[in-house]
Amino acid sequence: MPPDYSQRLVVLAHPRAGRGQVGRRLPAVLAALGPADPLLLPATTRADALRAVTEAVAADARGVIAVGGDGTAHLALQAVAGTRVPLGLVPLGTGNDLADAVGVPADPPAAARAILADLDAGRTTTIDAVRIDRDGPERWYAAILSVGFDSAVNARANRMRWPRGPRRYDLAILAELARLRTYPLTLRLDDTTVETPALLAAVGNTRSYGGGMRMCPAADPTDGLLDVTVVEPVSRLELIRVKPRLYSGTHVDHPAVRTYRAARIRVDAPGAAVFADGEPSGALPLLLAAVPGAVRLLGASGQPSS
Ligand SMILES: Nc1ncnc2c1ncn2[C@@H]1O[C@H](COP(=O)(O)OP(=O)(O)OP(=O)(O)O)[C@@H](O)[C@H]1O
Repeated sequence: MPPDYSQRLVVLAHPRAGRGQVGRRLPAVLAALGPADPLLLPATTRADALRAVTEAVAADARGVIAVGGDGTAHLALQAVAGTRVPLGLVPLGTGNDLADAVGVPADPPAAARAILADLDAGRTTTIDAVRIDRDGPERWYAAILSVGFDSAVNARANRMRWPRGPRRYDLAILAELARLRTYPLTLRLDDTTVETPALLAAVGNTRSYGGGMRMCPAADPTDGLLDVTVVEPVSRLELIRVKPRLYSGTHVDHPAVRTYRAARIRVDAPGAAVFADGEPSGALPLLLAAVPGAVRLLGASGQPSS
């Protein structure tokens, strides 16, 4: 028998996330949420966690608090998107791009206090989420879906056992640069079609991924639209030169970078890997739909604070 989740504030957390930061700081976060009597979801695997958070939402929980990074937020999103159960984020992952983009305080105790303040006031802030339409269970993402080079790097880094930390990504980038591929990209953007060779494409509800890379710098999670960034073929050297510009978002001024905006997008790029919110996301083609106001947030303004 699952616990009685009705009207409880449930907390989703993976102690090992954020290089162990979640485990170390979870007691303080739970203490900060104390007045709302939080209930930590019993789960040690991702499948258990998804089951528990889905049960909690079905039982009309008062809210779901994702303590961790974009991966934990993505897991919680699968349960709360399209429901009235609100989501709070306490940023403690290695990447907290969603929390950053929707104005969650960067300091975890401050994020917990903002959640409590919204609970007390009976207030939520809505943002859009993206429904991935395909066969099988409904899937959602809230930040960025990426196709091509960046996802190949992500997939390779996930396969590597060594080294740990950001060095793993550096090595994965080098390995993928060595076998850089151009994909035949087809985008159906509402009523227009774009066909182009591309190194990568990103479809963003919010602006950044990978810990602050503003791949879709103008994405607004409250406009009902998705921002698309496409990088057309450039040399390896040029790709390395442009990468630092991702942190300011000025890469979009590069002649090989194109941007688009649409509410419904069909994306296909045979052979390309796909990740959404930093998690592997199946095979192309995919249909993506911005769903306005699909998520109610606690402790967030809905817009970046910087
Ligand atoms: N209770 C849980 N038990 C097992 N797994 C969980 C639980 N809660 C969340 N997860 C998973 O743990 C992962 C944590 O990723 P998250 O991005 O939050 O932290 P991170 O340390 O920044 O990420 P990464 O490990 O990818 O660097 C996610 O894949 C999420 O699905």
